[in-house]
Amino acid sequence: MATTVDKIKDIEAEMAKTQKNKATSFHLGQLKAKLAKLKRELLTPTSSGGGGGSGFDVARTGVASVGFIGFPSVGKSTLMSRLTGQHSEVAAYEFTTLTTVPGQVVYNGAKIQMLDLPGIIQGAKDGKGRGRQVIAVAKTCHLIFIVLDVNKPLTDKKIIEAELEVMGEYKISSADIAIRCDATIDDLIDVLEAKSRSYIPVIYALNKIDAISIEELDLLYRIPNACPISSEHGWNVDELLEQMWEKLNLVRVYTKPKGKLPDYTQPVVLRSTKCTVEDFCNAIHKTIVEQFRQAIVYGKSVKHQPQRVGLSHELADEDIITIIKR
Ligand SMILES: Nc1nc2c(ncn2[C@@H]2O[C@H](COP(=O)(O)OP(=O)(O)OP(=O)(O)O)[C@@H](O)[C@H]2O)c(=O)[nH]1
Ligand SMILES: [K+]
Ligand SMILES: [Mg+2]
Repeated sequence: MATTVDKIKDIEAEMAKTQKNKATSFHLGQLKAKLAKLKRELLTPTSSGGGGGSGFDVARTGVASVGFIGFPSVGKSTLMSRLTGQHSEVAAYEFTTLTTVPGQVVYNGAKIQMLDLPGIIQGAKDGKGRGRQVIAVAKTCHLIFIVLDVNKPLTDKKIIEAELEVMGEYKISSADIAIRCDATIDDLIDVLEAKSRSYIPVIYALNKIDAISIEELDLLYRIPNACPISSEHGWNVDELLEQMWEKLNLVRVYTKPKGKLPDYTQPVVLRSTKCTVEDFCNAIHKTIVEQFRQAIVYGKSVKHQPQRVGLSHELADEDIITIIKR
């Protein structure tokens, strides 16, 4: 059965290809009415209907993911297209985006997944709109861009924070657990601990600065963890990416084959919570650990340059490593 989201997409497609003229105006009017009804359905989902969670789970790629959260029409999809080149529908009406739209940015050699999400409204955490699904996806991200429209009062920021606050207080009393890899008890505990902490860094992307004065812009620069941008014009998105990189706290490791120069073009990128020599080996191929004898490391993680280390040694950003096999 077609979900509400499917039906909406169909109607939107039909409206897009219907020419606007006197003969079609009645038909277009009917389509518009249908669209409005379906969108209302989405906003007040029943237990069975409302389109379910279709399209919310997307395949995860890259070393980290960044979710876009904000009220409708603040410019999330415009930002997505600007950063990734991945087309995500943009329009002046609310709830243009109805599902998760994934895209990718390669920054400093790291593949980072961007997830454009539907707009949330007040009451999202209680299930209003697609709020629950959106927040559920956001919780799986390593960083959140809270996108705000600078033409709207910053009280919006408070409302969104209140909606997201539940994420931090989220506790697991009982859960269905699906394990999709060879997991040890330690891995499981790590996952559950990370879940219950649910601490996710945030950057406020203050969008549409093309529509304000320089004096107003000066004020925006004082907001902590914020980055004023114009998605439409591409203004200051470099700074947003720089801030993203800092918050993600990723570790680039360059491989140096024995007797050769390091390969600076393709770092192995690790998360700072999983950056031991063993994690590095596993990121290349899981059989490497079995043949591992020692590693020779240059860089910030070692006192002596170079230094011989074992599997448990923690690597630092921009380290250079040579693996010696048995
Ligand atoms: N002036 C200005 N308008 C912008 C900017 N970014 C986006 N817009 C406009 O804002 C409107 C909404 O943009 P979208 O990207 O669809 O917003 P969204 O947050 O994805 O909206 P939903 O998917 O409906 O939640 C469109 O008319 C855009 O052209 C910007 O930097 N400056
Ligand atoms: K929109
Ligand atoms: Mg959108």
